[in-house]
Amino acid sequence: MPYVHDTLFRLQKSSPAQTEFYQAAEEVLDSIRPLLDKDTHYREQGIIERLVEPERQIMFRVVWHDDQGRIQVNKGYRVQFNSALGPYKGGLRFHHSVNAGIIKFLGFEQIFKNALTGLSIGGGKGGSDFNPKGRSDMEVMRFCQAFMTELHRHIGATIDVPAGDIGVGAREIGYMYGQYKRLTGSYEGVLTGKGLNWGGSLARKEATGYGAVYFAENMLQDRNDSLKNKICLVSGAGNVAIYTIEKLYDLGALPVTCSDSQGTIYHEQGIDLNLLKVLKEVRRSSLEAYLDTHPTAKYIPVSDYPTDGHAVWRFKAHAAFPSATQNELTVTDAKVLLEQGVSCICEGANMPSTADAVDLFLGAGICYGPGKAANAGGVATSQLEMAQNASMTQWTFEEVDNRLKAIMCGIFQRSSETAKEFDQPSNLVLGANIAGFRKVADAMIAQGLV
Ligand SMILES: NC(=O)C1=CN([C@@H]2O[C@H](COP(=O)(O)OP(=O)(O)OC[C@H]3O[C@@H](n4cnc5c(N)ncnc54)[C@H](O)[C@@H]3O)[C@@H](O)[C@H]2O)C=CC1
Ligand SMILES: O=C(O)CCC(=O)C(=O)O
Repeated sequence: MPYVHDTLFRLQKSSPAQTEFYQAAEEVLDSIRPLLDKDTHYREQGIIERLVEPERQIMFRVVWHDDQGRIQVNKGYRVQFNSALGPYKGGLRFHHSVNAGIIKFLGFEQIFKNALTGLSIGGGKGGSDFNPKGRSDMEVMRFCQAFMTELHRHIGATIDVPAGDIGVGAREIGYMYGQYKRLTGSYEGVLTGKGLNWGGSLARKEATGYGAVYFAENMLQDRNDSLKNKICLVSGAGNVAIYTIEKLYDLGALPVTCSDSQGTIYHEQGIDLNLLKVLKEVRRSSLEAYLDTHPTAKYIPVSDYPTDGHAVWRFKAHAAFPSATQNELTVTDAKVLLEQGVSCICEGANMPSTADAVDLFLGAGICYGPGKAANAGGVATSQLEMAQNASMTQWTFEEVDNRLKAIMCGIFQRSSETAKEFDQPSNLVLGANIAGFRKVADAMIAQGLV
């Protein structure tokens, strides 16, 4: 279709070197072609040209003092991509790899993910090339305060509500919230993922991982299967990976791997979840320390990874949950997984599989849950946190978890029914993209040229 092709061509020219953003845009635009063919008014309204252009991009300097009193300078970003459905909503990523293209790809994905939840939230994302790893608490605090000193003028409880992502957890949200309050004097739900005694929601910490597992269970149940007794590979060792592993155990599965940026653990008897929490949530240490308690587990350092992929995907399993970062699962990894008989891939991370790996999964007809559907439980529960803040109440863990389960079931059904409508019943990439796109596009049309 020349229309999609021309838009992608112009995007590549206007956003040079933003490869992840281009990859995300190409996937969405390619998969919505059948809808654009059928409903020509999206083209007449210039919707895809408008969608790929953020409403606003904020870039700023963040200056702070390290513990030696030296001046440090980082880049800060917030991309307010689309507000057709509600206030901009999406996390902040602090990682040395962050650049404008990464934040744009994440913000773009967030538009459709948030639409799929069925809740009233627009899409945004932000972050910095600051890396909290190895920094003291005081350094992290000074950085967060400096970051919020600029960001606070662009956000608000009904304007733009950031949250966590890679490198941003409860500690960072706390420091940023304190600074927002100091600058504005306002105690409001301007961030989600807050501490439980100052406005946070029960189950937000668990929500992305639990939600991904609920999504996988929905996909499998649709084929009269379940996660029970399934051996599962999980990548990552952060917020999403830890609570994916927890819920996999709850549902009777056996998660045998996890990984961080330095290596992969394979533990045939099952990952020791309590130990993992201590290592990563309390001690913030490397996964290699897992061997001190479990010397018979296997540790594969990054230096021993295959050149064409990741060690974590090279073990035999029934299901895989990529939960670390983008493009962490290559086409060779996908081939190995399929050869080993994997029947379910469910993405906790954002865009963890390369485009050619996704094509292989779709071609094989296995259960494949794309990130923007499968990991939407985190942002959905953030919206539940906003709702609790607005009504000055706090729901029980069970109440939030039940709502999360219902939301994940709704996302699966919306994606699956849309895939069936377009005669590709097992293609949840197409189903999720069209369902999300249609909701945002219709709202944009109703709101006129803004
Ligand atoms: N936290 C949340 O609520 C949500 C997170 N996500 C996505 O899930 C993924 C993981 O996020 P979190 O668990 O929150 O972050 P985190 O910071 O808690 O953990 C990230 C994990 O991935 C590993 N990692 C990060 N970058 C890496 C790299 N370049 N190479 C190898 N390993 C790397 C880290 O070592 C760490 O174990 C990301 O893609 C994020 O965008 C998606 C939806 C919601
Ligand atoms: O909870 C949120 O607002 C954002 C979560 C997020 O960053 C994501 O869905 O990728």
